[in-house]
Order: sequence, then C-alpha cells, then structure tokens
Amino acid sequence: MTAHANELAVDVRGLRKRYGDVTAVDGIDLGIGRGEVFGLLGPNGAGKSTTVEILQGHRGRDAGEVSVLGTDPANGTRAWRSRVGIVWQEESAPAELTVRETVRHFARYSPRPRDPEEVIGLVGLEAKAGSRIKALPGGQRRRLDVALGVIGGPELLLLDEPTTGFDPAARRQCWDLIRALAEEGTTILLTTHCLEEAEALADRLAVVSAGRIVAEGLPAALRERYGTEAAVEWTEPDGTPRTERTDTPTRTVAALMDRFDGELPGLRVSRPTLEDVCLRLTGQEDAR
Ligand SMILES: Nc1ncnc2c1ncn2[C@@H]1O[C@H](COP(=O)(O)OP(=O)(O)OP(=O)(O)O)[C@@H](O)[C@H]1O
Repeated sequence: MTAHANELAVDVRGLRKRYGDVTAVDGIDLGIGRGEVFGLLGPNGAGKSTTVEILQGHRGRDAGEVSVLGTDPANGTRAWRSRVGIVWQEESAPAELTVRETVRHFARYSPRPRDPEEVIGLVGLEAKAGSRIKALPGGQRRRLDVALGVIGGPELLLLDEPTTGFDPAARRQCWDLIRALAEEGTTILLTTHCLEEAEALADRLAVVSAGRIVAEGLPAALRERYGTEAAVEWTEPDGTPRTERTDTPTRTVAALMDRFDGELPGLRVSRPTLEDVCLRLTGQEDAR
C-alpha cells in the first residue's frame, strides 16, 4: 500500500452492486481523507445507503476495491468494526431500556469505549439519561442513535441520513453535534438528500445519481462550476412576470433601471443553489 493510500480513511474504486435487475451502485470511486467530513448527496434510490452498508461490511459487493481504515470490510474483524461507528436510517435502540442503560450496554461491546456519561452529554441527553427510550420524542431518539454510533470511540463515523424527519430546530442541533464530533477529529461520511445539510456540514461532497457520482468537490466550487448564472426577476408595467438568466446580473439590473422610472417592481436577483446544481447534473445524466 502506498503512503498516500494510508492517509485515506475510505478508499473505494469501481464499486458495483446489483439487487437482481436493479443496479444500485454502478462504478463508484471515493477517497475520503482522515478527519474529513464527506457528504454523499443524492435523491432517494441513488445508491447512498447501499454504499454505506458495503463500507461498514454489512453488505457484500459485486465488484470493486474497498478499503476502510486500511481493511477490506468484507474481511473486517471485530477489532476493525469497533473502529467504525454507524448510524443507520432505522432506529436501533431497544425501547424498554433507559438512555443510560442502553449507552452503557453498547459500551461493553467495544474494546475502547468512551465514557458513557460523556457521550450522553455530547449528544445533549443529560436530562433524559434516566428516561425510557420509548418515551423519547423522535429527535431525541435519533440523538441516542448517534450516541450509540460514537460510544465505541470510532475513527470513522458513517451517518445515513441522520436528520431525516427532524424539525428545523432538531436538525440544527444535530448539525452542531456532527460538527463537534468532526472537531474531535472523527472522520465522517454523511449521506443526505438535504442540500442545505450537505452545504452546512461537508468539507467535500459527491453528488450521486442512479448509482454513479455525477459531480465531486467543494460545495462552493461545485456551485461555481456548474451554476454561475443568476436569475433576475421583475414585473413589467402590464403585470407580466419576467425572468432573465445571466452571468452579469448587475448589468441586467442597470439596463432595467434605464428602462423603468423609479423602483423596479418585483425585482429579485438569485444565485443558483446546490439544488439547482443537482437538478442540472441529474438532468444531464437522464439525457445520456
Ligand atoms: N435490499 C434490497 N433489495 C432490492 N433492491 C434494493 C435493496 N436495497 C436497495 N435497493 C434498491 O437499490 C437502489 C438504491 O437504493 P439505496 O437505498 O442504496 O439508495 P439511497 O440513495 O440510499 O436511497 P434512500 O435515500 O431512499 O435510502 C434503489 O433502486 C433501491 O430500490
């Protein structure tokens, strides 16, 4: 193995996975550096969960080379598994136990667990430590799932759509938690179909569509590369709404000001969001 390969927490080349006639992963390459927060962004059914399941060793693959913390997940030992934390889409905790009992219970599976009380604090569940899991609202149950993902002190944390179903406040709290874990040095692979989430958290991201990566890079660079045109919207004096797409919105607005006397009715200038970028990319993909 080269020195460079040793630096990568996740190194995937040519990954493929089919379920019968369905090609879920169709030749994915991924390199995630240690300490990086990497976002896998894509619509439902793009192949994100399947990829994460393969990285964790939970699911086999049909083709490709995969190295996670220097090990092929297909041959992952118990010691290796303890270095990889995972938060699945489905809740995994037993409903009858309390938060503290559950976190302590899961700590026993790990050779080098973190302190359960510290982890309960990290996910903001101190006040609920004695509560039964079944009594927790959804957002707090999800925090517990994150606690169970990190109790083993993983070097790599796989988060499969961690905030799906959250209200905006719970989502922001979860983002703070993910940022805190990243600051501690945990490498994080996060899947999401929430564009705002990918932009808020990921150092780097890949856009996945139909089992393939259709774009990869820094969130801001992706937007820059794939969507620099701004949209200038205004309303004509007869009430007709107009939109012009342009690389030079200031010039467009200046020209409109010459034409209109005073305020421009309904003026709005918007830059493309990551969502626009994804739509454009997946549109290209569909057109192939
Ligand atoms: N166990 C399975 N058996 C058969 N088909 C599957 C199975 N799991 C996933 N698929 C199919 O594989 C494709 C990729 O699914 P996958 O769950 O990996 O995508 P995803 O991007 O994670 O989507 P989601 O956000 O909905 O979980 C989809 O077409 C899905 O229906």
